[in-house]
Amino acid sequence: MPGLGPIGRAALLLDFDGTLVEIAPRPDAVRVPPDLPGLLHRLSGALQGALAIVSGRPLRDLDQFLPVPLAMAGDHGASLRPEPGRPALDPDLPNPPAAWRARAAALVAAHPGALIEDKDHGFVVHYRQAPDLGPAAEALLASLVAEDAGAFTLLEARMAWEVKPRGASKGTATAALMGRPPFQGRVPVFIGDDVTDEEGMAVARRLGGFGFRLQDAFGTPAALRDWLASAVAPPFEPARPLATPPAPDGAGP
Ligand SMILES: O=P(O)(O)OC[C@H]1O[C@H](O[C@H]2O[C@H](CO)[C@@H](O)[C@H](O)[C@H]2O)[C@H](O)[C@@H](O)[C@@H]1O
Repeated sequence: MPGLGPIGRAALLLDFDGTLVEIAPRPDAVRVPPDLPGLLHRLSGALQGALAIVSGRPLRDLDQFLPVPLAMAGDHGASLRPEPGRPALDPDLPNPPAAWRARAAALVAAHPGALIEDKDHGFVVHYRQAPDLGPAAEALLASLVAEDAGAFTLLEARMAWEVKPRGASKGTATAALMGRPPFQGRVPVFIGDDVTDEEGMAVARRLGGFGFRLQDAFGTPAALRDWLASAVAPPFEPARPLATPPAPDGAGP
């Protein structure tokens, strides 16, 4: 593998939605460019495994979208799989009361286009297709979380509000990954697009690395993908094989 230039000593911590792939109308409608899984796998190999997807998605979604062995942190840090192929380290986190989800479901049912996404330790109300629901969703979920504010928190995402346990975040996931091989000793580079990524960026900076907001540093997910591809592209055109082998002296046509 040729040298990776300035990112050769990095540990890459990459957000998924809105960063590696463009935002879609619904969580299940994202389009993963066909060459993205292979690109991430090659890049991970070039970084000796020090590349992780750090996402709000459950690991099962990420495995479906990116079916290659990669380190991952899912559910905003609530599920951590530092080594691909090994079981995830699931911290002991609470589940919100079923009644909270039922209240949210009733609100969503009254707003066509809105939807609930279930997570292992929480749930999300998406209002991208029902924009008027935003303030009411925030108010309801904030009032539910206030019933047990020691254990749960409300997270704002892009056109969505998420109820999640307080104990995990992209910041805790970044710190946990950077504390173990193959990430340990490398320079953390966190790239994300959303407020949910800010804790990850802050921890990366605190550890002597970088936190990049996609919109400022790259512009679009496509531009980030191009940059990642250029990092593992061969630096030179490979020598072209000769079309016909040179003829031995005196034996040519
Ligand atoms: O941490 P991420 O990988 O950025 O995940 C954050 C949330 O992304 C998903 O929702 C967002 O993307 C959807 C698909 O583009 C979009 O329809 C929605 O409006 C966005 O909020 C995902 O569904 C959530 O579970 C993630 O937490």
